[in-house]
Amino acid sequence: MNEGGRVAVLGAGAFGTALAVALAANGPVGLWGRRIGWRGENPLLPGVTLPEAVTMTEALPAADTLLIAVPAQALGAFLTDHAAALDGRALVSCAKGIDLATGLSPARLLAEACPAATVAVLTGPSFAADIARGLPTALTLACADPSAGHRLQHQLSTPTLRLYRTTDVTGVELGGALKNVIAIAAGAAIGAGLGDSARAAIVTRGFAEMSRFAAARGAQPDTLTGLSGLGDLILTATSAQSRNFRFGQALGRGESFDPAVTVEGAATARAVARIAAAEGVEMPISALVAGLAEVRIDVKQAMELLLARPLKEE
Ligand SMILES: NC(=O)C1=CN([C@@H]2O[C@H](COP(=O)(O)OP(=O)(O)OC[C@H]3O[C@@H](n4cnc5c(N)ncnc54)[C@H](O)[C@@H]3O)[C@@H](O)[C@H]2O)C=CC1
Ligand SMILES: O=C(CO)COP(=O)(O)O
Repeated sequence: MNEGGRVAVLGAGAFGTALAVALAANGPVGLWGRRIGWRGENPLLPGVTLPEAVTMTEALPAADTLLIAVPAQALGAFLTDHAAALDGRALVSCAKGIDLATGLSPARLLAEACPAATVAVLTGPSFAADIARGLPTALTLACADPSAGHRLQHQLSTPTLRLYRTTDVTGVELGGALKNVIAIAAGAAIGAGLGDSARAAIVTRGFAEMSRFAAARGAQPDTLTGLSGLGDLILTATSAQSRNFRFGQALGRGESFDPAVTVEGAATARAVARIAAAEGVEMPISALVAGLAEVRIDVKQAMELLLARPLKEE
């Protein structure tokens, strides 16, 4: 149960709205946005009507559990404005990315800005439209504090949203951030007409580099094979519902892509490439996606560079 409106979602985009709709099954939920501009139906989620249990607000709610569904690259600015008001509460990061300005994950940004908060992460394979329509979804709730994680797992599970639990915050955050980068590469291969076999190669080798990067940063070995690594990679690299995949497809076709659409993998690829180069972790696909995002190379060059790499053991 949401225990009398003690849960609120901050960020009224597609994902924040979908989470609020799902959590309304447990009781009252606040949904905060800076300039909401819509009532009843979020244009990013056509056909989804907000349940009565969702209260929309432009004033930060007093709830003691806050789900933060602001994009990773906007989180720094969001915290500059609101960190003081958020500190001391349970803050559940829902963003999938690495901050380009600092190289930090969303949970690290939250923990540094709000030192007295309990920080957790909610992530895994889930399109906002699926969650909002009440389709069954399994996610991972990560919290370094096991008892807080247990409490949040129960507070945020609903009849259609099944939450698994872990203490490996680093691993689940990297799974969610890195799969977007690989999904862009998969989309680029499909967009360029390279075929499903090429996509399978990119997804598999992409997963190898995701796992390598996560291990180098202290993730537990098994975490990346869970919902928030392999699970979300499969979803995002194979579905045209994914904005990262569609962005890659547009690159592969040589088409433009609406800059207003949130594509977390583009900035995250640049952050990952920078960190990987500094720390000596081999991330060839992510480095090429960074090159695509910075328009230093095109998809044809990226594929030629991948295929020209030295032959090696799998
Ligand atoms: N849409 C989806 O299917 C899923 C999204 N996510 C993650 O959720 C995060 C948010 O994505 P979406 O909701 O889809 O993006 P979106 O583009 O639909 O919405 C982003 C929202 O954040 C708000 N925002 C931006 N900067 C802000 C700031 N400084 N202060 C307050 N609000 C600000 C925007 O006004 C907008 O309402 C991303 O990290 C994404 O990877 C995770 C799982 C599924
Ligand atoms: O994270 C997601 C699915 O789990 C949403 O993916 P996109 O941001 O690529 O649409």
